[in-house]
Amino acid sequence: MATNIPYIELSNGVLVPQVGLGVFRMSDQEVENSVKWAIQNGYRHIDTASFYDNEEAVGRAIKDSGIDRKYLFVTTKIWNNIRGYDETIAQFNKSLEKLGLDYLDLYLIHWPAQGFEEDWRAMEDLYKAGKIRAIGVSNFKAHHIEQLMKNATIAPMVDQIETHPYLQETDLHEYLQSKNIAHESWSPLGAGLNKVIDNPVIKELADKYQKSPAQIVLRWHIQRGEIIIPKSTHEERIKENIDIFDYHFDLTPEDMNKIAELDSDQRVGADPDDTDFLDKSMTYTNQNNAK
Ligand SMILES: NC(=O)c1ccc[n+]([C@@H]2O[C@H](COP(=O)([O-])OP(=O)(O)OC[C@H]3O[C@@H](n4cnc5c(N)ncnc54)[C@H](O)[C@@H]3O)[C@@H](O)[C@H]2O)c1
Ligand SMILES: OCCc1c[nH]c2ccccc12
Repeated sequence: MATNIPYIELSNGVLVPQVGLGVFRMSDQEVENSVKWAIQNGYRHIDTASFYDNEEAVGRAIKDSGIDRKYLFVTTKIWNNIRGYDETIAQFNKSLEKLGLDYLDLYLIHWPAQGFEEDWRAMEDLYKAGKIRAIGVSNFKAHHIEQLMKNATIAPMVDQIETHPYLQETDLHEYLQSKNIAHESWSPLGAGLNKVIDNPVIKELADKYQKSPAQIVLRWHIQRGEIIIPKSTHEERIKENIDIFDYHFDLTPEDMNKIAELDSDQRVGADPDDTDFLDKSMTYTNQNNAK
């Protein structure tokens, strides 16, 4: 079993287990199995979203795990069709009820869709009322954060953005560091679509360190100080993805640089400035998780 998972300390002192399990595009049955295996193998952090339509399954799996709630870190997100203060509060309460929880560890605005300033005001109030331990954003570029901060009284503690060796977001990473906002990486493995883990440089490093290509990529994120939420529905891979903290497993600065050279501006998801995507997402019903 994986032990000694490090934590990242957020600007408000909250500790986030540096590896969590992402559950995008998982059926309820997959969620229940995967979350169970994850918790059995040392995960204490789960990343879902109202858009993933599986918060109830996450809630059931948490309950069935028998782990004391206070040892778990649970994130969910508000979708782009929610607009305004009251709607945000209502959506938060709905998510909490589906998850079967009485507080959240982290609540994120999923995308920088127009009107996010009002959603943020509601999130600040939920945070101040003690219903959320940390609040943040997702898919925000520096200019979105600057816009948010014009009216905000609390700065986001986390920005969850697409990051992997083919999309390293180095400038945004430095911006987030300068603002003391934790960088959380979605699709940390490149989502299996764009062959990040088949890259010859990654494979060569896997041979050198006697680890899998996925473990090399995940370790690279960890050494950049990011929080990661790799997804898998297979018990062996779930175990593998957190087994990256052996004391001798440390990529050298030269090997970190070899991975840095793979940066090639290739996205899995939408560009957060793509207003077309954001407009369409307002009416998007999640067909992947249709029940
Ligand atoms: N905030 C956002 O907009 C946003 C967007 C996408 C994903 N996310 C979050 O990030 C999580 C992870 O992202 P993701 O699921 O898109 O991509 P990922 O990079 O975690 O890749 C997952 C895929 O990689 C493969 N894989 C996993 N472990 C492996 C291993 N050890 N060896 C070989 N292949 C392996 C599998 O095919 C799996 O489906 C999501 O589940 C979700 O929680 C957030
Ligand atoms: O968190 C997942 C957000 C999302 C919605 N639609 C998508 C399409 C591609 C990648 C991510 C997303």
